Amino acid sequence: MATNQEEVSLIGAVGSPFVCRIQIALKLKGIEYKFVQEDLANKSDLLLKYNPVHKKVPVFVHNEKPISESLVIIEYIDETWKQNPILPSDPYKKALARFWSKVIDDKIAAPFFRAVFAVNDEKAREKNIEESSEALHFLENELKEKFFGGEEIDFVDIAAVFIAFWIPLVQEVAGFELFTPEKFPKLYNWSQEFLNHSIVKELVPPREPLFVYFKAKYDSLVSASI
Ligand SMILES: N[C@@H](CCC(=O)N[C@@H](CS)C(=O)NCC(=O)O)C(=O)O
Repeated sequence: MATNQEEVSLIGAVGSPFVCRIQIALKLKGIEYKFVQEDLANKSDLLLKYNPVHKKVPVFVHNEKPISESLVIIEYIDETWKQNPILPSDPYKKALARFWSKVIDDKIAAPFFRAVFAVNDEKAREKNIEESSEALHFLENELKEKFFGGEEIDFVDIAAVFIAFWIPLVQEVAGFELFTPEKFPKLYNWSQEFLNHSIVKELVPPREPLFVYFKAKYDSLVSASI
């Protein structure tokens, strides 16, 4: 547990999958923290001071020491507060968890975003959806139990909140299909179990307002590209 002497805060933005990862990790550990809402359209001096390299949320601040990049932050949280481990202790399993989390960011999320932004380049959109889809198939084959962590959620499950909640939402906004129950039955079942997990359920943002928000952003992207 964080003690009374410790100051723990999270600079974030509601609706960010990367921020949601940290909220899940902190809840799993039972750590109290202050949530500092960032306006990404008008970034605060605090964000620019604490994350000058990427200028992005989340930034986790522990006793005035800032840490950026969601996967790095989760590892820090896991090493600092030992209860309810998030990463496996076995070195090989730990390496695999890091590997698959990186696959989620580099080979699934990154091409997915590129596909979303390729509003009037059908070829680029197809190529990026294909890249994301291939990596999703590899991840589907990796899923052997209820969660990636077995009976309990772990590092890869938390990283994959992006797949469970954000991909279905944003693909609907952008009008394409990447992640469907027919194409990825195991991952789809996992996503339902994961989103129903008592901790995750309470931290994933409400779908409807986020859909409306992303749709407005997407529509303005489309209009700007015409
Ligand atoms: N790789 C970063 C990604 C963080 C990220 O993309 N954050 C977005 C919010 S979802 C952001 O701050 N965007 C602001 C910007 O790009 O200017 C992580 O894992 O923390």
